[in-house]
Amino acid sequence: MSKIEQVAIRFEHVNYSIDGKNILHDITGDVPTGKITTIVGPSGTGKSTLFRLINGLISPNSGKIFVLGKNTEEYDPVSLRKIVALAPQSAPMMDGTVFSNLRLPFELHGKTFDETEANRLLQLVNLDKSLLFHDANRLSGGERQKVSIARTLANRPQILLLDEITSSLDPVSQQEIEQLILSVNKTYKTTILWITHQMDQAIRVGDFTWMMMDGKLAESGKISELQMSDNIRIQQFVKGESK
Ligand SMILES: Nc1ncnc2c1ncn2[C@@H]1O[C@H](COP(=O)(O)OP(=O)(O)OP(=O)(O)O)[C@@H](O)[C@H]1O
Repeated sequence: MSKIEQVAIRFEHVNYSIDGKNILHDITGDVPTGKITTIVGPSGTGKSTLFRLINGLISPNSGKIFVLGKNTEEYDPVSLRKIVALAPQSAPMMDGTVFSNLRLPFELHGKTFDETEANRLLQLVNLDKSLLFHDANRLSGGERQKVSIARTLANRPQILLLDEITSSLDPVSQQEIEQLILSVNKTYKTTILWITHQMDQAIRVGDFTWMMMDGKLAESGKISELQMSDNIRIQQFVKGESK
């Protein structure tokens, strides 16, 4: 990958530590534009920390991260988060209706929001219009996750960070969310970075995969390439033999 426009996110020798504990070690790698890259690896290996670095919630101790060719340190946080949206596992909802939850990102960016826009977002995530004035905290897990995704799509981000968004869902909702994300990727050419604990999901949805181990980017490439890795731990992880 040589052309800069083909790279949505670039990590250059990124190190991150907190309270004297090294969390990420010398991460160097490119996330290609318009593709789905999954991030897999054992628990506590720094996957969510990567996301917090990308959207500027924390800064690297050394090294650089570029989003659309510009160093994250040079963005103001609001513009960065307009380009990069994060959907967390818990799909947190504010007290209030689905409508007021969907309005949040518009308020944040000083934009007007009406029912037409709200319905556009609901349609995008295959939720029925009748839910618009329901209490957001009374929705099912799958519905809440769809509202959360709709909210992240409100500002038409170029990059979507998904942190284990289906791990607490039943298989049907999980499949619906996967289809939804694949369709967002296809329709809007959104670059997607997707942390998942499920190897089968990474195989289904990912164009590329980053394998994180012990705070390092142990390997990256197509799943088929990872399956051929010389590293026995990576092989075992890809085959689902270790967690
Ligand atoms: N603010 C913090 N203070 C102290 N330690 C932290 C902090 N944030 C993360 N860590 C530690 O950094 C390591 C990596 O955490 P991170 O959440 O990025 O891992 P992960 O790969 O996303 O884990 P999981 O798959 O369990 O969600 C963990 O050991 C965690 O305890």
